[in-house]
Amino acid sequence: MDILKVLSRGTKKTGKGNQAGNSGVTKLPSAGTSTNPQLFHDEVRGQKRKRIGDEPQIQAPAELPEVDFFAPKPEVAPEAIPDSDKARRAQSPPRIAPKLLSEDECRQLLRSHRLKITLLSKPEDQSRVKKAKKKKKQAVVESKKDAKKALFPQPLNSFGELRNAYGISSQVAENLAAQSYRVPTEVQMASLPILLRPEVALRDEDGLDGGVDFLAVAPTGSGKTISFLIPAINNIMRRRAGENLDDIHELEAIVVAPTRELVHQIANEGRKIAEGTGLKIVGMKKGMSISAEQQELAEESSEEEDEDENDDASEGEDEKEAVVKPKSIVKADILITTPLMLLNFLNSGPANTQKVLPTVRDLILDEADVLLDPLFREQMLGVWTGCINPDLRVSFWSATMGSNIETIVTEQLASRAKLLDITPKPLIRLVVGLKDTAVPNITHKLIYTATEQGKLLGLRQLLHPTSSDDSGPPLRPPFLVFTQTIDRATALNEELKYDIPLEAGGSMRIAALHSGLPDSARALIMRKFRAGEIWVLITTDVLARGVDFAGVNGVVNYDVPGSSAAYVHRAGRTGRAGREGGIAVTFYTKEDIPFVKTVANVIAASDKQAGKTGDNASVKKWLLDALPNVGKADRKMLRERGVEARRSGNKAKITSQSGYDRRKENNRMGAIEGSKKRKTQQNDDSGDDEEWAGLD
Ligand SMILES: Nc1ncnc2c1ncn2[C@@H]1O[C@H](COP(=O)(O)OP(=O)(O)OP(=O)(O)O)[C@@H](O)[C@H]1O
Repeated sequence: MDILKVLSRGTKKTGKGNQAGNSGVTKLPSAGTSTNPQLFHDEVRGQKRKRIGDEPQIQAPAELPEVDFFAPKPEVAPEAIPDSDKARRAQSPPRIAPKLLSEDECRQLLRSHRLKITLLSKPEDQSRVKKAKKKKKQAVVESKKDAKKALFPQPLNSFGELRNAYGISSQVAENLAAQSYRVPTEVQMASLPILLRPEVALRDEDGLDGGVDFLAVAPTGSGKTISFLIPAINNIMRRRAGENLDDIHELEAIVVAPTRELVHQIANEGRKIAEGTGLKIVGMKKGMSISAEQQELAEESSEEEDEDENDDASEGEDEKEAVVKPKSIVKADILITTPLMLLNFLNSGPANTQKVLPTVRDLILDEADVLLDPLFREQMLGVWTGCINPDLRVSFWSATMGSNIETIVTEQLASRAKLLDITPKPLIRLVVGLKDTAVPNITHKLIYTATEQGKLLGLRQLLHPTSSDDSGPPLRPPFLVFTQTIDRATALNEELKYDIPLEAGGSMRIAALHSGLPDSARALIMRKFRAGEIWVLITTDVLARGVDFAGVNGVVNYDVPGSSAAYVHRAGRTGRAGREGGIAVTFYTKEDIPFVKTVANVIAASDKQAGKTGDNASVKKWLLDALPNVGKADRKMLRERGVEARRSGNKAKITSQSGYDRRKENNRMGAIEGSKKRKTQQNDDSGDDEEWAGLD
């Protein structure tokens, strides 16, 4: 069944030759139209340069292939590559020496893409701090002056430069080309040169040969995943150049992500980029055993894991692993894992021992702010401590990064260097855009309803918009609905599951995904949502971060998110890779008013970045002024326990009718629709124009 065809019925009156809602459909993320994945393209001084895509050096194909964003991406079987090709790819064909830009040109280009790169600390700072003990103040002032220096590295103008200037393997370059990406996104422009060859990207800086530690803050859906995967893959290949990669598997890189869905997704992305290279990318599973060294602990470990504390708490809810006995050793070059799964493995040996990972040279924290949040911090630091290689490079990635996270990172890097008696690597920070708490490329709607019942009504209206609705563009499935707790997700699913008419698929079109479900059920729901079989996916914050559904048209915050970061990540599930037409709807009730300003501020910041002001603004100035500021204590409570925390009694219940009544009503409406359809078909043979008007 053509999902867009079915879903575009019944929402707008059709005119002859004008398919229902077609004009809107072409702009929707699910329509698969290509847009510029670069979010910022301000003019370079003295030149007219609106879109980087207009530049001659970027070779955009005349026409992009039609993309079905819900279909699984085509996989190239390694055996499909002829042996002669494999041999060719293993050798490095001669490269054309790249023309490097002057510092001034770099500065202009980076600014036009709103890229800010800063050297946060460099090795000398460490020795200066030591000297500071003697010469005290003066040295401290000096070291602070030098730290936080603005850098202007060579930007990556085209993916072709990865091969020519930064020496990525021809196989990786081909795999990347197979993804049909036209131009690098901003985060890729700035991070790939620095992570692949810092000595080329920043040729005027010393001490970069051993690589850098890296902290990147870039919008949701801006392509951070390949920004860390390409260097991780390529660095392994470079180190092992000339060896027969098919037989050697030594764990050299670890990517840590907060949820299993994200682990699975990153592993899949990695496999596409590493196809045919011989590298093995493995997603960690419960009870899996990887190659590690056993070390005796000096003292007995003090604390046991406290796992189930955050059953319903948003982003932490995924981490409820049981310690399972390890099985046979799985060979991997790159491991993708949640922090607790890996930590459980590291702690799984005999008492007073700890496993360590001496071969790991790249540690990547995806969604770093949540991994270093108190919820995951112990687990994450446990994994980090297990990576004892002195050459370890650590990178931190997220769309949101509070200044407290930066402090934790700096402190951890310094204390690790002290512990291992090594010189720390330079720490470089990249920020894309002006503000991290914004999602500028989508439409935001803040909808007030007096009661909880009103929210339900509002959501039903989104599911079944009528032509008389004047609330702006309708939200077309597929979309995600976020609730604050598992109970509320389940209750909402129960409430809505008979809302879609049988002829359109009925209850199988709506599902709930949360951490209370077994892995297999979660994986099945994810597959069905990606395949377009599920249209409305009700979930908790377990899907708020990182998960990439390219064709999701919108996000509904049924419950107000607990922080501005949570709003950014939830809303960022739509409008991926610069796609237009995504909508984020947030319902709030009277009870939510004391807490909603955080969301309103993000919307206002997004409007500002998108240039929407006055009447075009999604949140009007009077509302912004009228909403009370969220107090510090409320913010903390909201973040920790979510919306439920401030409510008395059991508010998880979301219902207006019993399941039996809803099913009965649904069948009755289905029968009426069926009889209407039969009648229309008798009168008019053009049954194709039948509209699904919903069940208002
Ligand atoms: N250069 C590019 N051109 C077009 N699409 C791209 C490009 N790079 C990545 N993408 C696509 O953009 C989408 C989003 O990428 P990705 O998941 O890496 O975003 P992200 O920055 O990690 O987002 P989040 O912060 O939500 O985790 C993916 O579907 C990816 O395939």
